[in-house]
Parts: sequence; C-alpha cells; structure tokens
Amino acid sequence: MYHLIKGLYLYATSKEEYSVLLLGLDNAGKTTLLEQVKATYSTHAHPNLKTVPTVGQNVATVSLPDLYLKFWDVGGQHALRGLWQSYYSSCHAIVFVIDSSDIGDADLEKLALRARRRGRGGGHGRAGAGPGAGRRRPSRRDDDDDDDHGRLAECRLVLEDVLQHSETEGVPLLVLANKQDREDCVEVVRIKEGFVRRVIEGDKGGAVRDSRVLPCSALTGTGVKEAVEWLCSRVKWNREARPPVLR
Ligand SMILES: Nc1nc2c(ncn2[C@@H]2O[C@H](COP(=O)(O)OP(=O)(O)OP(=O)(O)O)[C@@H](O)[C@H]2O)c(=O)[nH]1
Ligand SMILES: [Mg+2]
Repeated sequence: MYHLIKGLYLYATSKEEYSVLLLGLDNAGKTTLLEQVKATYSTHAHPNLKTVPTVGQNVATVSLPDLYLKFWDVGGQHALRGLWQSYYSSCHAIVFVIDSSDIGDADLEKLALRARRRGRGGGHGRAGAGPGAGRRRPSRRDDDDDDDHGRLAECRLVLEDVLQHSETEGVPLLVLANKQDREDCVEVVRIKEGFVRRVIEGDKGGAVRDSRVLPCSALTGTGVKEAVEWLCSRVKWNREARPPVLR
C-alpha cells in the first residue's frame, strides 16, 4: 500500500523533462544565452554575463509550469565540435546560435562566387573542407574578402553537419540570430532567407523537422522568452518521436 501511494504521489507531482542542446560556433553567445534563460526563469538570479569560452559543458534545468527544460551548453570551438554528436540521441530540441554580427551580409550567392574566384586564383577557399572549415577567425591579413562575409561559410557547414546526422533526424531546430543589439548585426530576415532556409531546405538539410528562426540578444535578454516558448511547444508536439523523462 505504501508503495502504491508513493507511486501515485510521485506520478502526480512529477513533470516531464526535455533536453535542449545549445550549439553554434565559438563566440556565438550560447553561454550568455544560458545565463539569461536561468535568470529569466528564476526569481532571484542575476545573469552572469561575464562568460569565458566553454571547454566542456554547462548544464542548467529551468522549471516551467508544466515541464522542465534541461539546457546543455557545449563549447563551440573547432576542437570541441566533435563532442556534440554524443548529445544528439538524447536531446529533444536543438538551438543553433548565430552571431549576427559575424556573418557578413548572409548572402550565399556571394559566398559561392568568392569560392569560385579563389579556386581560379589557386587561393585558400574553405568550401567543402568539412564542418570545421575556416576554423580560425578571419583577419584582414589572411584574406580581405573574409572580412566581408564573416564566418557564414563555417556556420553553414557546421549547421549542415548537425542536420545531416541520423540522430538529429526530426528534432525541432531553433536558429537564434543572436547579438541583435549590435549596430553591425545582420537582420533576422536576411539570415533566414539568405542562409538558414537554404540550409534547411537544401540537400543537406536532413529530414523534415519543425524549425524556426528568431532574433534575440542574449546580452539584453530580448527574445529569450519567445525562444523558450517556441521550444516548449515543439518538444511537446514531438513527444511521441522523442519521449521526455519523468522527474
Ligand atoms: N553584443 C552582444 N554580445 C553578446 C551577445 N551574446 C553574447 N555576447 C558576447 O559574445 C561573447 C561570447 O559569448 P559566449 O556566450 O561566451 O559565447 P559561446 O557561444 O558560449 O562561446 P564558446 O563557449 O566558445 O562556444 C561574450 O563577450 C558575450 O558577452 C549579445 O546578444 N549581444
Ligand atoms: Mg560558451
């Protein structure tokens, strides 16, 4: 009888827990976003916005009225990206964070043109060099063109690599155009049309999935609630394919 009552009590008081994986290039703002999420959904905390590059992972669980979201923030540096795949099978949603001030004008046509130009000139183009292509931050010394397109090529290859992986099949994807508070940012519609939609709808976009592109500033907190609300609704919609854990 005790066990029955205990079981009923636990069932009545437990909530579903869903894991959200934060991915994106180094310096995109993943850890800052995690800090904002924690501060937004707890009553007393101030966000710790003094982040350092993540080596390994940061984990935080936020309690929402009807579920828990457990965020996994992993390092985005090139050498750490190989670790991402170990999180794929257990995640319920992926957030891909983009630094909107570090992707040039988000125009893939221009990018392809430049790659062709470099190919002709025997230059050091990055296209086709795998998910880690162009891992160094571009500098004017390396290549004048790089200053113009930022890390768009790297971003595209990395996102394609994530979506092509069999264990991310069908997992809802939220792309966050972060750093929208910066004057030099690319606006979300350009990121969506010029880049993300082409990746998702392209050959390498992987299987059908729920996806959305939203603007945000992890630093100021703008757009963070909208992002979390989108995640909550989509992990619930996808719960048959990826069942939650009861906590
Ligand atoms: N202006 C502005 N700066 C931001 C924003 N989000 C993050 N930053 C800054 O960008 C830098 C990198 O932020 P992090 O959150 O550490 O980046 P990360 O994606 O976790 O980087 P890794 O751990 O190396 O993968 C820090 O100086 C942040 O203050 C934003 O929305 N606006
Ligand atoms: Mg980090």
